[in-house]
Amino acid sequence: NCRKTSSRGRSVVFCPQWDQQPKMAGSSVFRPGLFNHKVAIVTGGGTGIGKAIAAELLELGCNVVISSRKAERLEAAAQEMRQQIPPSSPACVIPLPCNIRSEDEVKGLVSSVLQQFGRIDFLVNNGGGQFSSPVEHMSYKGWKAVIDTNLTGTFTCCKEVYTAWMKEHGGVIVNIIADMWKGFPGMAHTGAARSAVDNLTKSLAIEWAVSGVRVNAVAPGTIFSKTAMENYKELGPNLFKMSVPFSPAKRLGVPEEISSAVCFLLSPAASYISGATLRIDAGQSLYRSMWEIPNHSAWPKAPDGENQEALKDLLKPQSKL
Ligand SMILES: CCC/C=C/C(=O)SCCNC(=O)CCNC(=O)[C@H](O)C(C)(C)COP(=O)([O-])OP(=O)([O-])OC[C@H]1O[C@@H](n2cnc3c(N)ncnc32)[C@H](O)[C@@H]1OP(=O)([O-])[O-]
Ligand SMILES: NC(=O)C1=CN([C@@H]2O[C@H](COP(=O)(O)OP(=O)(O)OC[C@H]3O[C@@H](n4cnc5c(N)ncnc54)[C@H](OP(=O)(O)O)[C@@H]3O)[C@@H](O)[C@H]2O)C=CC1
Repeated sequence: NCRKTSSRGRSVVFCPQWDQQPKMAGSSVFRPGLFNHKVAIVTGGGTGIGKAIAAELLELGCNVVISSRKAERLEAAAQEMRQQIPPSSPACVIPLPCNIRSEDEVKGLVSSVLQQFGRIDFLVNNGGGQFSSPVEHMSYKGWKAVIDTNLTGTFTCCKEVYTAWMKEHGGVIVNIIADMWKGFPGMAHTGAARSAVDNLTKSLAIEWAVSGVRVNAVAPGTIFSKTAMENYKELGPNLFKMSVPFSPAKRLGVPEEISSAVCFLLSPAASYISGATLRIDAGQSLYRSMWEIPNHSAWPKAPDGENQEALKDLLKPQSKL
């Protein structure tokens, strides 16, 4: 019983569950049926953040296509999500394998979705990732794999969905990026790619406004899921554990804390929002960097002068200043 009418006679989007804390996995704060008969593509929709987005969209009545490279894992995720769909819901979930690094595969994905559903209302560009490495040890191939996935893959998905459907019919796109606001030392390839997607989001919001297409981005902080952790192999557990103190929340986020924001941006409640990037990071991007700089004396010397002399005095062990 989530339908309410506001004082101006409008049917409101949000549910009374707002005041029930906390939001549970699989319990959207939005009105059930909000996305009935809509169609969404969620790349990387079989794991972690993408799986939570797909599950919440399904709960809201949306037909969801989950897509990524590993067909078996996608199929298993779709089976699991089907168990959660109430019999009365018009929603369905289908897995369609696609490597977003291949333009042909993305074209194939978009045309299959249009063949099966006849429309694409939402695109969530979530598929992607990176490995951890300082730039000096990064190979050209490794750099290119990350740029091709996160930047070019996002470009290709946006362009294909737009030209094949949204240009004529409108729609909403959400790009998942990352906390790269202070650079991304240790993962510079993904920092560069996500920063570029932040900018691409703004360009598309303007170029495609004429078609009624809204384009926004979501920049998560450190979000724990088993699959995200496993990507970093033996480094994974420590990487996520040592991230905790860098969050002002003093805990990591979980995928269900990203999915509600994505659903909001896709919903009519966000009808005047385009070209925006929403940071969902408990303030992490405003706080400390994880990159440690050891003490060193490699920096160029400051110019000589009275200020430099005073500074030297200040830093003397017995300084009286
Ligand atoms: C905690 C922080 C916040 C968390 C943020 C998250 O996003 S969590 C979510 C995290 N989830 C994800 O990130 C999920 C998705 N991520 C991925 O699929 C991969 O990370 C990918 C994007 C690099 C693609 O990889 P792929 O195998 O499909 O691509 P490929 O076969 O075409 O060539 C790859 C080339 O890249 C290089 N290289 C690769 N790994 C390493 C490494 N560990 N070490 C060094 N280098 C590495 C290597 O050069 C390799 O070529 P080689 O030497 O083999 O000839
Ligand atoms: N977890 C975190 O802390 C953060 C995550 N992010 C980003 O959020 C997104 C989701 O990550 P998360 O859920 O945490 O981690 P996961 O590793 O669980 O998800 C990554 C997903 O992307 C898919 N994917 C990777 N490469 C491709 C490709 N070439 N084509 C299609 N799909 C692909 C993977 O599926 P498959 O292997 O089957 O292709 C997988 O489903 C990623 O872009 C990630 O980088 C951003 C900031 C922080």
